[in-house]
Amino acid sequence: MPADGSEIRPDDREILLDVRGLTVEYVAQQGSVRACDDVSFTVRRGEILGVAGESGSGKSTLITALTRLERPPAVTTAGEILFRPGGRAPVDLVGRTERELRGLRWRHMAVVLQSAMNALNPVMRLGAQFRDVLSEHDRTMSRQDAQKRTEDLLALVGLTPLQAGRYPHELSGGTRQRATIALALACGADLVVMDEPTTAVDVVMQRQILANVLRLRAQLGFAVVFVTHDLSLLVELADCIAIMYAGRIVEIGSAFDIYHHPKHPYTEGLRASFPPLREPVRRLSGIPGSPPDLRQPPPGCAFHPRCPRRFERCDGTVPDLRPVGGQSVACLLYGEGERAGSRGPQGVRVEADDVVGH
Ligand SMILES: Nc1ncnc2c1ncn2[C@@H]1O[C@H](COP(=O)(O)OP(=O)(O)OP(=O)(O)O)[C@@H](O)[C@H]1O
Repeated sequence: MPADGSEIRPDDREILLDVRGLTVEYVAQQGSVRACDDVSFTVRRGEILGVAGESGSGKSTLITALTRLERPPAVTTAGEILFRPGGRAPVDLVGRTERELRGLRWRHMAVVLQSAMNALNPVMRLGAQFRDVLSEHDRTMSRQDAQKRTEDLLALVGLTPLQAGRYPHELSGGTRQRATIALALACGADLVVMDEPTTAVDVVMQRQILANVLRLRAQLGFAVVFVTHDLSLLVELADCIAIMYAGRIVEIGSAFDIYHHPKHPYTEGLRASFPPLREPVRRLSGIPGSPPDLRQPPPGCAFHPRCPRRFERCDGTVPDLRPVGGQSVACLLYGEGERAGSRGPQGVRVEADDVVGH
């Protein structure tokens, strides 16, 4: 259950986002880097999916592919992103034109990226940007209503009317990021995609922002894909968590299971790397070594060179993601479901039943 105690049961809801076998490569003459490798998951309406992994695990690549903000040299080489805007029939976002995508952004899918400056117009005062976005979205909204709603939205993330009168460059990075989050929530999107949105703010503000996201999710019912390197933060926020390593999902399940009963040795290591937000601080051990260079990924399981529980077959077999208890895990410790050889498409679907279930 989320930290705010809300009783949302996402497993009762329709699937909003169904990602199947998504594969993204950075194409270069010297060879391609597969930064997102056969990634599959579902997000239901109103559900918060957290994606965690170290730097270089492919989180940002996944987010830019999902939102179709991907730019060369990144290329989606396989997979589907089935999205149901406003409860309509699913559309595959892969292959949509920029014009079609513009019709979906803000209204149905809002994005908060690491750098708030990208989302804000540098030559417009903050409040004016909110009013613009609101009246674009709802042409019947009066100026006074747009003004009131702007103030409410900014207040939600702790900003004052005085700050609404400023230009983005006059605000601190943290303030800009809070404004961007409020702007993303302004239009009532079905899905809000957030890439490390709280990295630039202090811990107190981080907690406030997370609480706001939870409260607004309960009020407005949007779903969230939230990317961060900090697993402890996700357990406060997410219903489900996907753990990425070297471009693949290595474990996915309910936030409770992933945090309290991690099965993949990488998830265990990641959990031991961050102080818990609510529990007493334990000794942090971290994960020795660093993520692989994806230009030359290790053979077999990409985590095996760093894995404290590796055994002889780990360097020759890529484990598939398969159900183990309440979650799905890609690790040979948990038996069959493996392929001999090196990295490549694995074609295993993570069904919603495998990933939901507090
Ligand atoms: N423009 C690029 N050209 C080639 N390879 C790239 C490019 N951008 C990213 N990569 C590679 O893709 C892999 C995944 O990078 P990505 O930024 O998606 O990871 P991340 O988990 O989001 O990391 P971070 O938290 O540091 O943003 C990395 O190994 C990186 O070297």
